[in-house]
Order: sequence, then structure tokens, then C-alpha cells
Amino acid sequence: MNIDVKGKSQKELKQLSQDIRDRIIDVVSRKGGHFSSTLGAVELTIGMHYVFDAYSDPFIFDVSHQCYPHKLLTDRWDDFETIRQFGGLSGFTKPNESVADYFVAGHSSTSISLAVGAAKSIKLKNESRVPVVMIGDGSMTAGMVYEALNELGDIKLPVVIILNDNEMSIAKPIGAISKYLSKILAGKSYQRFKGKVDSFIKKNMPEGTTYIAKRMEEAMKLITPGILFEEMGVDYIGPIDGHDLEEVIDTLQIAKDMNKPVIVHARTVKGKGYKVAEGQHEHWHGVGPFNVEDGAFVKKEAPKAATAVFADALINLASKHENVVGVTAAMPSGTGINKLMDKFPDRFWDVAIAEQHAVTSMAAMAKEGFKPFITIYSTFLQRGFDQIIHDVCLMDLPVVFAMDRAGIVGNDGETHQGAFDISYLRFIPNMILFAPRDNKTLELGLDFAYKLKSPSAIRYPRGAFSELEYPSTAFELGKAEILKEGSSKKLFIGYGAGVSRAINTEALHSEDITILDLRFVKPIDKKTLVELSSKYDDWYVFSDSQKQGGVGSAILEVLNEENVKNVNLKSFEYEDIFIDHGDTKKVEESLGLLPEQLVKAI
Ligand SMILES: Cc1ncc(C[n+]2csc(CCOP(=O)(O)OP(=O)(O)O)c2C)c(N)n1
Ligand SMILES: CC(=O)[C@@H](O)[C@H](O)COP(=O)(O)O
Ligand SMILES: [Mg+2]
Repeated sequence: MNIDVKGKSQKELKQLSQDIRDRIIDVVSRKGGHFSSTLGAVELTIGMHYVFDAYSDPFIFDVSHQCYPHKLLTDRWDDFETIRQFGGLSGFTKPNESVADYFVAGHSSTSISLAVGAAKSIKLKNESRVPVVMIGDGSMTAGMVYEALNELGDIKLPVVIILNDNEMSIAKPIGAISKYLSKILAGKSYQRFKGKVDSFIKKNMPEGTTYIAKRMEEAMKLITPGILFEEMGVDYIGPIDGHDLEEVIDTLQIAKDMNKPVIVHARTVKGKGYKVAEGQHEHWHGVGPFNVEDGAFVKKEAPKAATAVFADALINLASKHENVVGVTAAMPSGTGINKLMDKFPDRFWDVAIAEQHAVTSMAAMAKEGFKPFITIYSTFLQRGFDQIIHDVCLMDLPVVFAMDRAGIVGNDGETHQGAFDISYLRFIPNMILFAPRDNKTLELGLDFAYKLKSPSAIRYPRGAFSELEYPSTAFELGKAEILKEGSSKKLFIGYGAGVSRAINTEALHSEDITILDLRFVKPIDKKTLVELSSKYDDWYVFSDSQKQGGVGSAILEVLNEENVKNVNLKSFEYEDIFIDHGDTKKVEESLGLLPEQLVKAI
């Protein structure tokens, strides 16, 4: 059922915020999810629903990982139990779940552009709806936000932007924007100060002093904390206490009545309402199950994650070679670069949510003789696509793209799957694409990448590789590796983490099948593939990647160019769909990618 906040008293709203927190703490402690962001957004979300109408005004949450209170208020209180589970609610906003969710999100800093587009449409349709945005301080560090503000300040259409400032990104926020916003938070609220001046003028100055008042207003703009936004043509109100329901509602009402673009700067506490998580705690951003009483995480015995193997291997490399440098775009712990930043603070940086800047700035370092490692989730590298072509590959610069979370990522779902990197990188000239099959070959892969004189991209999965019984061998450019020769006319070709799926499928199959680790998608090992075509007719491809333009496509191109006619190739890569959220195994099963399913398909 919808919870109608508009009719509630302050007292009832306070109780509602407690009920929402209790529900989030209860479910997320059992199921995992985005925790501290969402606790910090409770009063702001109630305020949005009190002043605006989610079923007509576009409610736009940036990243939307903080949208759980919004979902609880819009007919998903009971279903919230299924958050991020396979077949259940998405952990992000999703219009096909509820009309109250205006747009899909998951990648950051899109919200103000969406609001501009919505506002233009509303004007053209002569409607009176008002887009309302919630964007965090971390998401304000991406360039796309300023592209949107630049236009919004010019066209001056009514948009209310709630800047939910908890002085945290996932980790501590980085950069001048964050420092600027924190400085404002440290000061007193400009509006209260402005109000005092206005009433002083009215009371003590004779009639007709509007001229002076105007001058005072202009002068104050010079000291208004929101000068950055005011100068861009967007009004600024704040900072306000983002947990004071009355202040939030009053301010949002004022902002809405201004009928122009306005930023409401709200100070909040990340994790508010769950003591253990309140404040600057990176590990409460996205959590697995935990014990509510003491905040202890439910420890699951897991093999060493690829991220940790990567980070340790990069530390070794950086210890040996002074010219190794690297960046993360606001994902220091997720990528393991936090370890490098600690050990080599003058050679590894968090550049904030700025993937485009990460790519291009590292291209310059490569030109200067350094060996940059851009460590980034496959899905977020999509944000720097043109920079890869224009600033790295065109000049054939030796930048390494270390792509974590390649393949299915699980509970984050369709906005985060690492499905596309092979397809979107393979057609770029000078790019080298290769993939390790286990931890040891990941380590060897970094040593190999270090020596390359061209751009390269190495991919590895979320979580751990499977342990393989095959000895690991060093990479040789463009060379595949036969792991096992079999008597069957079938050939299994694995790539990256897909190699273990090929091995597990072969183990279940009745025939004795040859297994090839392709190792390189570009340059691909044409010679070996042509030789194998004389022995094997039925080829099967295993890779955690989109079929379109992926590994199977690359192999078919070789067979076509080399005029090979006898091979039938079937690729078990992802079909032409966006892959939904859920535990990775459940998602793989829904795609028919479990070995026992593949054996039947073969
Ligand atoms: C393009 C992109 N890069 C990185 C991320 C990963 N990410 C998700 S939330 C987040 C931090 C957002 O911080 P903020 O906007 O302050 O929200 P808070 O969690 O503090 O409420 C980051 C870096 C992303 N979602 N999209
Ligand atoms: C919302 C967001 O984009 C990040 O919090 C992301 O969910 C982290 O993913 P991992 O859990 O794979 O590090
Ligand atoms: Mg924040």
C-alpha cells in the first residue's frame, strides 16, 4: 500500500522515519544491500513525498542506491523483503517496478540531465509538474553534473535539486568540489543570515530603500556559500539539517514555490539511525548480512578474491618499477587501489567519480614515460569510452585498463553487469585484450601488461576465480594455450573466467573433449585456431561477455577470413538482453550457463 505522508502530523512523520529505518535495518541486515546511504536519506525522502507527488512530479534519485525509503513509501513495503534478490525488487529505481520510479539509475551523476530533459518536456507539454532530484555530494564530482547545471542555469526551468551532503562518497570524498561543499556545511545557513538582513532593512530603513536592499543582495551573493551554483544561474538554499523533518519540508516547499532551478543543500549523516554505521565508514556503504546487535558482519569463508590478488600483484610490480602509477574513480576499496594509495601515495590516486578524467589524465602520464594502471569496474569504464579511443589508442599509449567486475556482478543487476567490455574495446585499433583464467595467471598477466608498449585491457570477475588444476603459464602476445587434448571432434574454447566453466562442463560430458584457453581476444591466435579447425568440427565458446561483438564473434571472423568451412561454432556468451539482478549463480542458471545445463545444450 502507498503511505500517504501528506496527511501526517510532524509526530506521525517522525514515527514513520523510525519505522522506515527499522525496516531497512531489519531487511538489509539479513539480505545485504546499500545500507548507510539509504539510512541517511530517510527524512529527505519523506520531505520529497510531502511536498511533491511521486506519481506526477519526476522523482529522480542519482545512482539511486539511496532509494530504499522511496520504495517503502511507494507500495513496496512488503516486497522490500526481496530487495536485490533474483526475481525481487531492484536495489535501484526501476520504472517497470513502479511508476513512482521515474528512471533507471545505477551509474552516478545522470540525475540533473534527466531533470533538464523532463523540465523541457513539461514546458513543451504545458504541464505543471516539477522534477525533484536527490543527488549526493560524491555524485557531484562527475563532470556530467556541470554539463547539466550549465544548461539549467541558462534555461532556468523549475527543478528542485536536493544535494544530500553527508561528506562521503563510498570512501572519503575527493577533490575541490567536495572541499567546497564541506566548507559551506561548516558555515551557518545562508538563508537564515539573508532573512535577518532583509528584516533589518525593512525595519530600520526608510521606504524606497529597495535600491540599497538590491545592492545588499548583490553583495551577499559574493559571500553566499552557494556562489558556485548562483553564478551558474541556479539558486542556492542551505545548508539545512537534512534530518530535521520540519526544516526539510519547509525548505522544499519554498524551493518548489520559487518556480525556478534551485539547489537545496542538506547536511546529512551517512548511516543515520544505526550508530555503528554513522559517519565516515566506507564499509557500511554496501554490505552483506550482519548482526544488528553489534554490527558484526556474517563472515563467509571465501577464497581470495581476484581484486585482492590484483592489488597484491600490483604492489609487487609498483615496488619493482618506479614508473608504475594508477588511479581509481571513487572505488578505492572495490578495486583494491586503496592498498596502493596507502603504500605509494604519490603514485596512486582516487580521482573521484570522474572516469573520463581518469582515462585522459593517465594517457598524459603514459606519454611522459609512466606505466599507468586504470583500475575500474568494467561497467564504469563505459563512462570513459571516447577517451579510450581519442586519448589512449590513437596515440598508441601503453595504458593498462585493469577491469574488475567483468561478467555477471550479481545483486547490482542490469546497470552494473560487466558484460560489454570485450565488445566495446575489441574494435579499437592498437588495443590488446587478454584475460587470466585464475589467480596465478592474473599475477602473470600484470607482469605481461607492464612490458607492453600499446594499450591493453585485462579483465577479471567479481569475487574469486575457481581454482584450476592446470599449471599457469606466462602470457605470450597473441598466443592461446591448449589445456587438454581429447579424442572427441568437439572443441571447448574458454576465455578468462569462462575457462573454468569449460573445464567443469567438459568434466560432466561423456566425451573426452579438447579444451583451449584463448587467452587473447586481440590479437587473437589465428594460427592455432586454423590448425584446430583441421581436427575439430564442433566448437563451443565459454566467456562471461556479451555475444554481440564478443569472443565467439572474434573467432568467427578468423574462420571467415581464413576461409575455414567445416566448423560449427556455438557461443555460450550472453544473449542480446540486459541481465537482471540476483545472486550470480541464480542469474547464471536463468541464462542456462550452469555446467549441467550446458552439457544438455551441447
Ligand atoms: C559512473 C559511476 N562511477 C562510480 C560509481 C560507484 N558509486 C556508487 S555510489 C558512489 C558514491 C556516491 O556518493 P554520494 O553521491 O555522496 O552518495 P552517498 O552514498 O554518500 O549517499 C559511487 C562512487 C557509480 N555508481 N557510477
Ligand atoms: C552503487 C554502486 O555503484 C556501488 O556501490 C556498487 O554497487 C559497488 O559494487 P561492488 O559491491 O561490486 O563493489
Ligand atoms: Mg555522500
